[in-house]
Amino acid sequence: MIQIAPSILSADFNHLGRQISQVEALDVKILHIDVMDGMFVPSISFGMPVIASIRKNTKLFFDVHMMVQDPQRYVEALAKSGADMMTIHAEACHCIADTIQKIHDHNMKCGIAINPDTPISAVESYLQDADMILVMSVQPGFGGQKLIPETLDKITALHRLRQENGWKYLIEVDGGVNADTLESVARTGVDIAVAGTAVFGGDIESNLKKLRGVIADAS
Ligand SMILES: O=C(CO)[C@H](O)[C@H](O)COP(=O)(O)O
Ligand SMILES: [Fe+2]
Repeated sequence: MIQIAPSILSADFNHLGRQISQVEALDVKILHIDVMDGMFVPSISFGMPVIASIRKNTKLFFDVHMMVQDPQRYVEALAKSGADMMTIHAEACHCIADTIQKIHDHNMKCGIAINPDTPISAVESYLQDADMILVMSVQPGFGGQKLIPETLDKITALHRLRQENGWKYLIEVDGGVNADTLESVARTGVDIAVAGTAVFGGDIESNLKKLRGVIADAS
């Protein structure tokens, strides 16, 4: 069954702790946390002090999406902040293999993200070691964008490669997932669907119910 990972980028930061408790009470297991540095992407979101602070109030799995240049610089600090998984972009440094090792040495899971224009071949040599591959279905940097349907073909291909080779990585999709797009997303074999606006925009409980209804109908 596909899991929904709410992205706090679209949460109300004035009530962040409360909204995180709310999704946790609604049986969410994974919280998606978007860190942006204003270099790899144009926006700046938030960093380790915020993550360390929300860590004190929740047992949710922290899936941290690092939209930052040279993410290897932040492995130690992110581990200290209480992250469970650090996802780095294939486009963001030339030392992916070393960074995967470093992330694992700091007892975090490691995800590799690819932008809409990045082919799977860019991450092929890491598929054996990665714990997750994040397929961006929008250009990274902003919430509330429209899903690019062509990106879903990469998920289908990653799903097939995993089956053929007995690899273990999870597959996550991020960007533009909502009740209208989730049906086609669900057909790809994806494991985790990130949803920001579609969870935090409006009533959280009914939003989650709607998204889970689409998943149940599609399976
Ligand atoms: O990584 C991201 C943006 O770069 C966000 O996780 C993503 O955009 C979620 O927001 P929405 O569901 O509103 O598209
Ligand atoms: Fe994200």
